[in-house]
Amino acid sequence: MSGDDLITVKNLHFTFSSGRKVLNGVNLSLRTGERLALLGTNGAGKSSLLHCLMGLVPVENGEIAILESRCETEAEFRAVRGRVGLLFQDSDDQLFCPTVLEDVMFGPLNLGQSREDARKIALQMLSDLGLDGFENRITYQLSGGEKRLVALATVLAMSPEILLLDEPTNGLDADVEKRLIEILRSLPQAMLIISHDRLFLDQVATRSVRLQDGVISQA
Ligand SMILES: Nc1ncnc2c1ncn2[C@@H]1O[C@H](COP(=O)(O)OP(=O)(O)OP(=O)(O)O)[C@@H](O)[C@H]1O
Repeated sequence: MSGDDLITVKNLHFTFSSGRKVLNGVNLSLRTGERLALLGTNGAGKSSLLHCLMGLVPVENGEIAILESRCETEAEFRAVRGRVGLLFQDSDDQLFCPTVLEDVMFGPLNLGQSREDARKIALQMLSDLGLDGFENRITYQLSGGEKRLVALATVLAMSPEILLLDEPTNGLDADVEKRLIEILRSLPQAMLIISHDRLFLDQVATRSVRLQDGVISQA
């Protein structure tokens, strides 16, 4: 692991309990300041790889190091999980509170902020994402694109040091996508981005890799 590596993955293997093997010796590093595109066909295992990096599924073998900490046990993953923000592919996996404000406040509260500070952070984040006035909206009634942005707000409100974004532009119209591109380009965090949207990646990614047949190659 070099000093610039925020995430290092070595020879990672992952098989679902059904017996379906999706990662077959993945090697990957995410370095400071880069926005790395993770390409691959439907079902290649991209989301599964992000879930492995968050310790959400048990890997078979291989090494994961995040922010210079080796992650193998649940306790080791728990220690870094708050410093890594995962935008799930499906916004409904991210949003579980009745209102938008509660959803965006949830992370900061969980990280120990006071209610007043969590509210301020959440309102600022909603404003940054062009969601002024959304705070009292009922989350489950939002449109798909609105949910995508609120889900991103819940992730960014925690000020993670690394972002793992699973198809962030899904459901966004052209104007909102353009705003998202500007936002992502302005953020200092390194990010690993899964997307099938080549135009989006052309403007955001600084490097690309491809997951195919369970291994990573340069794209
Ligand atoms: N719980 C599960 N049990 C067994 N197989 C699964 C499970 N979840 C996903 N899979 C399969 O594992 C493979 C990898 O899924 P994954 O969601 O990681 O792919 P992906 O590269 O993110 O695909 P996409 O681009 O379509 O989102 C797929 O073939 C999927 O059907």
